[in-house]
Amino acid sequence: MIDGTAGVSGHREADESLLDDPDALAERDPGGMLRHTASAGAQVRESAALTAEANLSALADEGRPRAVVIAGIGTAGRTGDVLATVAGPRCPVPVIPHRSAGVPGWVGAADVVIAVSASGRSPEALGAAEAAHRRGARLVAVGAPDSQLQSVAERARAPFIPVPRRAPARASLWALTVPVLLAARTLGLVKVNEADLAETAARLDADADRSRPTAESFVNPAKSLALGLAGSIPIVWGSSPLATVAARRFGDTLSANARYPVVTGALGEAGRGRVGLLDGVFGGLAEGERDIFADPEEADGDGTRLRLVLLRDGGLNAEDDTDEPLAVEERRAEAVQTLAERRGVRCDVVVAEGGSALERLASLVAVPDFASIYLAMAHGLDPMAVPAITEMKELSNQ
Ligand SMILES: O=P(O)(O)OC[C@H]1O[C@@H](O)[C@@H](O)[C@@H](O)[C@@H]1O
Repeated sequence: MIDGTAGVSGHREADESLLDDPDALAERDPGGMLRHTASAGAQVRESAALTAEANLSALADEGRPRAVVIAGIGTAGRTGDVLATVAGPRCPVPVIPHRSAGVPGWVGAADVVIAVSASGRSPEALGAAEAAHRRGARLVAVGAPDSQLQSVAERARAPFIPVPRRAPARASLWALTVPVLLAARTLGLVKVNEADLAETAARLDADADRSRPTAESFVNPAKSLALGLAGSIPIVWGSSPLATVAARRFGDTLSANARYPVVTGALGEAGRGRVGLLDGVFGGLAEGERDIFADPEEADGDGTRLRLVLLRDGGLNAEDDTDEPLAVEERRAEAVQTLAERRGVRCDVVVAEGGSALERLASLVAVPDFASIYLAMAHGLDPMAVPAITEMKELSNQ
C-alpha cells in the first residue's frame, strides 16, 4: 500500500482477487460509486419524468432555432456531445457543445442555449446562462435544484429542469443527458421517443446487472475489461461518431475514477495519425522483446504496454447518405484489430447493441463505466475521491 502526497492510498499492482471479494469491494467504495453507476437506468426514467413536469412547450413557440449551444464542463459538457451524435448528421441546425465560460460571439436571439451543471454552480454553465439571457437567446437550464443555475434561469424566465444531486457529476451522466435530449426534441431536432428512452433504461439496467459486484470476473464484462487494462496504457477508439462519444466518456471515467492515463478518439482520425502508437515503445516494440515462453501471469516488471479498447458501433447508418458508410467503419475496425494482433498488442472489443442511437450509446458506455470503477478498486483506490480536482479548483480559485 502506498500513500500518495494528497492522502490517496492504493497499490501499484492490481490485485485481481479484490474484485471477487464483495466485502472488500464494499469497503473500497465507501461513497457508493458502484451503486450510483448502477442507477443509470433509473436516472433515465426519473429525468424523463422531471422534464415532462418542467413543461418545455414554450420553448418551441418561436420555432426552430438557428443553432443550439450546450454549455457545461466535464460530464455536463459530455451531454452536448451526446446530443450532437444522437441528432446525427441530418440534424437541421448546428448542435454545438461549448466548454468555456460565456457563449460563442455569434449567439443571439435566434439561438438556443442549454446550460448544464450537476452542481448548478460551474462558472462555465452560469456564465453561459447569463450571457444567453443578456443576448436574448432562448435558454434552458439543467442542474441541481435550488442552485445558482436555477436562480439565473428564474431571472431569465427560462425553463429549469431540476436534476436531484445524489452522486458526483460523472456518475450522473444519464440524469443530465435526458433533459438535454428532450429539450432538443421539443425544438424538433432529435427523434427520441418514449420507447427509445424505455429501451435505453432497460439496457442500462441489464448491463448494470451483468456488471454487478457479486458477479465474478469470468462472467462479469466490466471486471474482465478492468483486469485486462490493469497495468497498461489504455487506448480507446470509437468506430463511429457515436462510438467516439463513448470512447471519450471512457477516457473521462478511466482518468477520474481509476486515475489511468488514456488516449481516446475516433478510429477514422486515429487511422491517419495516432495508430502509429501501436508501433512504439509501449506497443509493438515492447511486445517484440517479450519472452514468448514467459508466464503471462508473472508480475509485469518489464515495462508498461498499450492495451487497445475498440468500441464498435456497427450502427444503422446504412441509409444515411451524409454519414460515413457503415462498410468503411467496419473495415477500419477490422483493420485496426489486425494491426494490433500483428504487433502483439492486446485488444478488447465492445460491440454496440440496440435499435436506437441512444440505446446503442448506452450499450457502449455502461460496461466501461463499471470497468473504470473496478480498475480503481483493484488498485485499492477509492473511485470517488478526487483530491486533485478539489485542489485544482482551490488553487485556481474557481
Ligand atoms: O456539472 P458540474 O457540477 O457543473 O461540474 C462540472 C465538472 O466539474 C469538475 O470540477 C468535476 O467535478 C467534474 O466531474 C464535473 O463534471
